[in-house]
Amino acid sequence: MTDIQNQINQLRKTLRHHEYQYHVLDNPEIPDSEYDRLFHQLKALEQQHPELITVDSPTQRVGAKPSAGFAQITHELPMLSLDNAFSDEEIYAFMKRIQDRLMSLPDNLEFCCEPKLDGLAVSILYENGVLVQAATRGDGMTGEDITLNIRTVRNIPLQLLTDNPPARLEVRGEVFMPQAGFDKLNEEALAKGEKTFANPRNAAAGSLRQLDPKITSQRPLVFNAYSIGITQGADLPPTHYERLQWLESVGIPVNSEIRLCNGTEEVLKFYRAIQAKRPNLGYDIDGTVVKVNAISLQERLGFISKAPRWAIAYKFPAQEEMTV
Ligand SMILES: NC(=O)n1nc(-c2ccco2)nc1N
Repeated sequence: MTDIQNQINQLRKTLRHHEYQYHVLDNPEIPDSEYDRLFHQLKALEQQHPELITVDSPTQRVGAKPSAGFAQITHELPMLSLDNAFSDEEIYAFMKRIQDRLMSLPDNLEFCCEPKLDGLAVSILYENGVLVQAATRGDGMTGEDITLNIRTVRNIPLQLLTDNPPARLEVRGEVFMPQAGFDKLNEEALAKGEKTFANPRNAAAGSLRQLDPKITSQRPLVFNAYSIGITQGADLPPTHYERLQWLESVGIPVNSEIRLCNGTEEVLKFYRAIQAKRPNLGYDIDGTVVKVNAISLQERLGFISKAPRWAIAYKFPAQEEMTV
């Protein structure tokens, strides 16, 4: 391998490591100025040797040209919608349905409890560790191809941080816009006499559905994974929580509020704790998601039409309408 190729590979490896430290672990090891210096060093080398540019290079986040429209993508596994609960009683009923269905059951079942992020559900496909495709949830069966736009979301790795990636891995999660980024975007839009967004969810959806990736690239979008779709050649742990930990270990960002809960009372405690934290999270959530943690039990419980029997969203009461 030529010396240039070695330099390029080393710079890519270093930049991916620092992207992970900054965007996934929230623990930067170098100042932004040093990251930028390395980035521009790689950019310059690639411009001198364009034949060495690869699609998964950290310099290739922003696509070239706007697309005329979005191609349709059919999800190999439907992206399910969640049944809702609006009270403790409905959570107790959810638990009873599970107990009845599973019959033989340890009295304290383990649940993975997550904040219910209020953004746009997306599916991201990695082949041999390289991001090759991304789609919106759409109607659950087919979504829009937003690969070029997803590539611009800074905390989504273009390549998984592992030396032995699975042949195929579909990561599912939510793209959202944090409150601070939303406020700044609307301030700038007002100053330019452009239209403002009603709320961060609309802003995230509008930003992801831009035909020009250069515009998406300028929007403060964040991704958090919350499940795995199709896999091929992946040796996954037996519980949902451990699978999320594995995703984080290979460079995929996962929400830091996620907790394991034993039994219904701990699930309700989590719901109240997240409800108390809600005003200070810095991003919109509209409840929590409660999932049976053991994959084997999820498979035994299955789905009712499109919604799973093994998960439920416990929503917060609708917030009083914002009076502007
Ligand atoms: N919106 C959100 O935060 N979700 N959505 C799920 C989900 C949807 C289907 C299976 O899991 N999980 C979380 N944390």
